[in-house]
Amino acid sequence: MAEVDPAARTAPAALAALQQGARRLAHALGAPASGWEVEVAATLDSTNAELLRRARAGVTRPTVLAAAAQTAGRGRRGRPWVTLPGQSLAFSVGLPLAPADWSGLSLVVGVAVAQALPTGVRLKWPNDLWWQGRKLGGILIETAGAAGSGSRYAVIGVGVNLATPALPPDAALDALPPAGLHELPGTAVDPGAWLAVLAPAVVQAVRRFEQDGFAPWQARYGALDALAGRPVRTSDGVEGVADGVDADGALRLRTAQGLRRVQAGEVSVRPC
Ligand SMILES: O=C(O)CCCC[C@@H]1SC[C@@H]2NC(=O)N[C@@H]21
Repeated sequence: MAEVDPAARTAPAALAALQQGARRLAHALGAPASGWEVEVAATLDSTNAELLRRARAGVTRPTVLAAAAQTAGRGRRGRPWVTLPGQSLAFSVGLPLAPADWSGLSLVVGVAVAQALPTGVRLKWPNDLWWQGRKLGGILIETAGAAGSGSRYAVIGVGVNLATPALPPDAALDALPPAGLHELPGTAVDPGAWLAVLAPAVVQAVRRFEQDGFAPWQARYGALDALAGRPVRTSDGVEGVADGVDADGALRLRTAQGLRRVQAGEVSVRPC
C-alpha cells in the first residue's frame, strides 16, 4: 500500500503540487494557443460553481479549474462534497458542447476517469468511482445556457479521494466508508500528477462523445460496471437485479414485474 506523502497534507504543499500538475496539463492541452485555460486556486467554494458563474457572465472559454480546497463542494443530488488540501483532488472542466443527444455524458466521463485510474477501479451507476465496493470519487455535470439551443456550456466536475476523506454530514447514508487512492497498491497520491492525467482523459472523452454519442461507450461501461448482476434498490423503492446499461446510458433493472429502465438523475441506486 502506498504511503501518503506527509508533505501533501499541508495546504501550501497541496497547492504547489497542483500548480506543477497544471503546468503539465497546460502543455498537454496545447494551452494557451489551443484556446484552453488551466487555472489552480488555493480555495474556492466549488470549482463547478465558479465555472457556472463565469459562463452565466458570458465567459465560456474552455477551462480546467482545480482547487486545493473547496468550502462548498457539491455532489450529485444536492449532497455536499468535502475537499480538504492534500486529501482529495477537485477539478472541473468547462467547455461549450453541442452533442446531438446529451444522454450518457456522465457515464462517458466516468469511463474515462476510471480507465485513467489504476486497474480495479469500477463504476457504480451512473458514475460513482468505486474501489472494492467503496466510493473513491464522483462526477457532477452541470450546464449553463438555454436548454434546447444546440450548444451549452458544460461543467464537468471530478472529485477523487487521495487520502481517506473526511466524512460528509450525510455519511450515514453510505453503507461503507469512502476509499482513497492511497489504499491502491503502488499508487502515488500527488494531486498534481493526477490532475495532469485525468483532465486530458476527460477532455478527449467528451469530444468523442460530442461526435458519436454514448453508443460506442456502452461496452466499455459494461466492462467497468460494478453493479452488473447484483441485486439493487432504487431510492424510490424499486428492487431488481442490475442488468447493464442501454445505448442511452439508462440502467436496466430486471424486476419481478419485468425489465425497468432507470434514467440517471431520477433516482439513486444501492446494492442490497
Ligand atoms: O459523487 C458525487 O456526488 C459527485 C461529486 C463531484 C465532486 C466534484 S469536486 C470538483 C467539482 N466541484 C464541485 O463542487 N463538485 C465537483
